[in-house]
Amino acid sequence: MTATGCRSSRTGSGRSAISPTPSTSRVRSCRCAWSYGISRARTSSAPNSGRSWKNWTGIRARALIDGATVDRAALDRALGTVIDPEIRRPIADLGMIDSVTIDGGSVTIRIKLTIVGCPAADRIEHDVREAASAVAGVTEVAVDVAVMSVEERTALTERLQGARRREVQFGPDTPTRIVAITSGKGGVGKSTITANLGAALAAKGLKVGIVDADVFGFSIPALLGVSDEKPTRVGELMLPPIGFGVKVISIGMFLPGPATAVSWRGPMLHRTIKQFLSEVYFDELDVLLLDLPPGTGDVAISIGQLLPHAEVVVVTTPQTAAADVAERSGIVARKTGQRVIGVVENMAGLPQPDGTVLDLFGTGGGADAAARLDVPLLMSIPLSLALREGGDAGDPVVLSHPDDPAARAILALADVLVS
Ligand SMILES: Nc1ncnc2c1ncn2[C@@H]1O[C@H](COP(=O)(O)OP(=O)(O)OP(=O)(O)O)[C@@H](O)[C@H]1O
Repeated sequence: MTATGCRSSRTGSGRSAISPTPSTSRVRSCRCAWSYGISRARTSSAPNSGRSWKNWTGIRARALIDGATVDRAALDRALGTVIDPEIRRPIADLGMIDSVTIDGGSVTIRIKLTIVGCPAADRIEHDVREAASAVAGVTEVAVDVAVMSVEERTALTERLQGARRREVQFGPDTPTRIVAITSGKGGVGKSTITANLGAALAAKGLKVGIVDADVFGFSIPALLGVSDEKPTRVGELMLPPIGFGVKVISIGMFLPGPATAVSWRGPMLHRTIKQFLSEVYFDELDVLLLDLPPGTGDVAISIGQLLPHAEVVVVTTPQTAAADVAERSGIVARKTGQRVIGVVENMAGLPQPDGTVLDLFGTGGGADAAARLDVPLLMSIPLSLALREGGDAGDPVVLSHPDDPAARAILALADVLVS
């Protein structure tokens, strides 16, 4: 996969599925790269003081005159709170704090970013400065920003992969709950439900990832407001963008624009899904959601082969004809060894202002499919303008309008899934 980072590298054997054209392989601009280079940003800071600059310089002078010095342990504790926003671990644990020098109240911290053009550079530098400034006795903070060497980056990625280094991250022994949202029928709301479910679970404090396995009809990035974001390449790993607390990977992040069509045969699709599951750094997840394409074709079979221990939720509309088709995805999932845990009926009756309900797509499809698959009907989600608008805006309705009937149903579905 050569997709990301200013220094992408080719890994693995065979043709990379997600580097379809040269233009798709650039993921991050080198914004903070050598313009940052090894930059030194020395600023005096008067944390939490609210004092004027004049007063502050006076205090600084006094501190130096008094020979006051900064407690190294306190400084380390403060720096230990700085989290890499992409990897989501303390930068100290990631080996990103190269050195710390204390001279009276003056502190110089040298940090090493993972890659040239690290998109999180500004945030990390800011957080380091803020953390150090808050330590008693610190009067001046300088942050030197450098970039890890290849060896350091390799050591980091190996540490991140750790013992879990294997072909597919979420093997049978994984503690991560894997739930594939599927339907034999198109347009029933799989992606909308997946994105909202992910946001709802993340809002509950769970660590959530979504693999957008709908390679031809990807829409998860837009639904979670990260359609302009790209994964960051760190050595052999890719750090997925995060939308509403959910780590997201989608083929859409590797294409020049949303109007680009993907038209691949089965082996290419399989390689793509496999790369998503092996090269994207999700870290420990509580829940991994997979948004499957409609139908029972290549991707469904690949997911079945790669993650035979995944649980499957079948989505249908209340329409009987739709339920018949939707049900087939459950049958195929079972053939690959996956467990169908239930049916979700979407686009159920639309509540009207006069209190009546408009059953635009009929009734009973969800219950029918559930009965035929011999699984519970987990939830019935009504038609909702707010849900559709939230999808279009990349703003999940479960967070923006949690009282909307569809949002309430999806939040309840999240409860059912984690219970
Ligand atoms: N409960 C709902 N109320 C109103 N609109 C909805 C609802 N659920 C989904 N939609 C809308 O229906 C359309 C199809 O939804 P979505 O793309 O999530 O379906 P899908 O099953 O993932 O489609 P595909 O088969 O193409 O992958 C979208 O415009 C979405 O906003």
